[in-house]
Amino acid sequence: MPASKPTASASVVLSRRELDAALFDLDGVVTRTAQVHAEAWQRLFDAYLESHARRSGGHFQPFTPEDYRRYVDGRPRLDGIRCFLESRGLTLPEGSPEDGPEAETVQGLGKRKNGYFLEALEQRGVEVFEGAVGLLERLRAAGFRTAVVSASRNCQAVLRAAGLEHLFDARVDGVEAGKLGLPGKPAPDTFLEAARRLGVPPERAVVLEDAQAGVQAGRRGHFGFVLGVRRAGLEGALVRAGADVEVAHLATVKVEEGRP
Ligand SMILES: O=P(O)(O)OC[C@H]1O[C@@H](O)[C@H](O)[C@@H](O)[C@@H]1O
Repeated sequence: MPASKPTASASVVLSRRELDAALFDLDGVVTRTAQVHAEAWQRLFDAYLESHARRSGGHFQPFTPEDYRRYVDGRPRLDGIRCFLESRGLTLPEGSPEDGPEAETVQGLGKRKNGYFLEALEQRGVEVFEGAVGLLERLRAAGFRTAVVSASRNCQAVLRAAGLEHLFDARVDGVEAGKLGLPGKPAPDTFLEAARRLGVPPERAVVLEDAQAGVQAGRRGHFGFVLGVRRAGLEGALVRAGADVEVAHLATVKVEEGRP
């Protein structure tokens, strides 16, 4: 096995003996943008829930970090909206892609959230996890093929702003998935498409994920190894979601070169 499992503190070794490719999630794994997304979602849903409570005479219950992790993190934008609203027993009309950010539709809320996300990104810039960049460089030096697999339609812009595009042989993001009609995480299809583009069978690829939906996608796709990256969640949550092992810092992951 490429790693001992399943404790949080296990020393993880990714070896060319078992693996040929590494499929990295973006937000929260390579770049510090999961928090930027989470804050934009909170801004959107708190305003929506507050005005809904006022109109319906109900009680305002804010959007929580746990709501983000369970219903929104890792999923495509509109899936996240539907999934969270459903968890609160709420529904909205779908609307159309032409809807503006003020529209009370799934599409309208999606536009509004993206505006908040881009505004925050503009102010803060894109910060990277140096441990992830170091691991990508070590993997590539050892002959691993690498891909980024993200639900985000902003994936390419974020990678470009961070100057990290050169670290990936393939990119399957929200825009690509939309073109190909692929369902997003927790379905495994975007990871499977990335492995296909790299010419590597799923059992010889490792999935690196910080989101429960992403870990589930890795498990459902029968990938060789699913490595949970615990950024903000509770200890053990990613292993419970299906990760083989979880680590807090990618700098601690070892890379082994060469086939026997
Ligand atoms: O709205 P975007 O940029 O297309 O991103 C969709 C999703 O992308 C995922 O990577 C994030 O974990 C989610 O928080 C985000 O909602």
